[in-house]
Amino acid sequence: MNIKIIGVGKLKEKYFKAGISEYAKRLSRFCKFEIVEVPDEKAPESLSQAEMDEVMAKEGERILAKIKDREYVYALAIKGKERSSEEFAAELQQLTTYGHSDITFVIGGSLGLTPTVLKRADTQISFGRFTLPHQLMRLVLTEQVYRAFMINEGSPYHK
Ligand SMILES: C[S@@+](CC[C@H](N)C(=O)[O-])C[C@H]1O[C@@H](n2cnc3c(N)ncnc32)[C@H](O)[C@@H]1O
Repeated sequence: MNIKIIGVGKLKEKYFKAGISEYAKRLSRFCKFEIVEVPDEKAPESLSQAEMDEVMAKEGERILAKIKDREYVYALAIKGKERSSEEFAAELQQLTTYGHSDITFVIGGSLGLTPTVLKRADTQISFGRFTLPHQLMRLVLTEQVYRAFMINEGSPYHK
């Protein structure tokens, strides 16, 4: 299975990088895991709604350029559908059973995801109603993907 996370902007903080690389290392026995970063647009505080839409649209084009037709896409969205870790694990298992070997997760930039990206997504997944910083979201998602593999393996990692 190929798991890809598409994120907007470069991950800067060392502590996020360290956490992600730990889970990426653990994931390597289950899948080919990669994080693809697309450049972010400058988004100063004072943008109008139209300017914010433009920022998200530009980032969205870059995101869509990294997605192939065969990829099954999860868009991370606060208003998406919540799952438990067990439900998410079962879903990944089922996707594999139905022949999806390329699973892609898309995390928006500081302003979120543009509608064209949400439309391309096969499903939207929410990690609850809290707004998480997009860089932290990468770490949380990577751990949950790892947890899903551990659940499917029946490992005591997931209690
Ligand atoms: C800082 S948030 C963007 C906030 C923006 N107001 C929105 O509603 O999307 C950056 C990205 O992180 C992801 N994200 C943040 N919190 C999330 C959550 N609770 N569930 C799912 N995705 C989340 C989404 O992909 C979002 O586009």
